[in-house]
Amino acid sequence: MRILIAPDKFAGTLTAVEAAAAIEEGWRRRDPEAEVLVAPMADGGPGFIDVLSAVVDGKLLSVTVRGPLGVDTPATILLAGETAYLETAQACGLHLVEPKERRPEEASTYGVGQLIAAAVDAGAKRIILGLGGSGTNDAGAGLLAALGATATRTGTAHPGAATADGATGDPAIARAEVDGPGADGAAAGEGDVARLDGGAAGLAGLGAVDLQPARDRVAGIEFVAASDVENPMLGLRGATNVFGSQKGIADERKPEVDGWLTHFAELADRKTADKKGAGAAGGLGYALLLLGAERVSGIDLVAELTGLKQKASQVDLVLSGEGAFDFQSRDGKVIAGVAKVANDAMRPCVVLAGKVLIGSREMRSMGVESAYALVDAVGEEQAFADPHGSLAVVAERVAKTWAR
Ligand SMILES: O=C(O)[C@H](O)CO
Repeated sequence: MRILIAPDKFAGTLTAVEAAAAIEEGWRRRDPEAEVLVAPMADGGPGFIDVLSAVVDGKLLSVTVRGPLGVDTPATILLAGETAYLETAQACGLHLVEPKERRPEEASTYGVGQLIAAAVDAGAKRIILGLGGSGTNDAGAGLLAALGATATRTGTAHPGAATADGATGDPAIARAEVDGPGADGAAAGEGDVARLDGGAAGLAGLGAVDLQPARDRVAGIEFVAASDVENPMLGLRGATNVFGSQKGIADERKPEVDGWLTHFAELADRKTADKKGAGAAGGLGYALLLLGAERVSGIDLVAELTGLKQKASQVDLVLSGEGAFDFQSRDGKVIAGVAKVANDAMRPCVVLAGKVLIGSREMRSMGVESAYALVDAVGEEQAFADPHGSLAVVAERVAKTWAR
């Protein structure tokens, strides 16, 4: 039997490379003679650079950038000739901050702008950024700030609006940035310089923004935003309402936070906020679109660079997987992308997941024949205690049904 193993990461437990190894191990217990092709996948989120560095001929540059809450964070640029690949989650990912430390309304994408600047300084003319898995929701304002965009504020102090010296309408909200002469919470006046790197909360009291310095900094650079989702930035299908909960934004806070992003978009460019992918990575997609980026599907890009289509046509069965196979897996995510490639090649696609939270009709409409859950096979405790072993157990069971 010939199989292709093309999983996503199992978030919080296994990288895509590790998941592929566990599936292969389990499958071989039942079918030792199998011809196995392996293609770990990513959709733009965490794992993007790991997966691409295995197939793109380039060198890795190490840089240090500001993490979502200002802590120095290591990141890697994959430079192939004049093309640089960046994984934005390395600078603003949800996984970078412990759950109890998360302050999603303050988290900033400033470090992503630093990554871009480093790529430009290294000679990149085309920058391909993977978007997804972020812990930020700042409309990409931090990214724009790191590249030189500036802002002023209104006379009315909105709660949480940080000025350049750290003074804020509500010092508690902007405490991560408060360290300057304004830390006593002194009221700021209309026209004062405001900061764009204080997260979503910092957008509240902005009076005007000037993106031109950022555009000048990256003039002549071609951007490609490879995102995991197509959502717009604002409203019910937008970044805050759909992805806010997983970052720790409480339901009752969402209208206000969405309002801050709306206010920013009204100052910068309201129409762009409605474009496909503007809502990816908490609105980072929006900031990149403002810099002229072309938006593509992250999984399609990874599938193309890893030769997934060709590999699928050489096998009898395609296996994919991820931590939670749920409604979010439908659009733009790894499983949907792999299933589409398998279907185009007329090969069955089977999913192995930590949890399966999707009905069989929905699964089939995505082109997935069957899905097997680790928690059903070994129980939740064991699945988390030994994710590699548990995934191998499930892969062995899948082989029992599917190997011939
Ligand atoms: O980072 C996020 O907000 C989600 O993965 C959607 O892009």
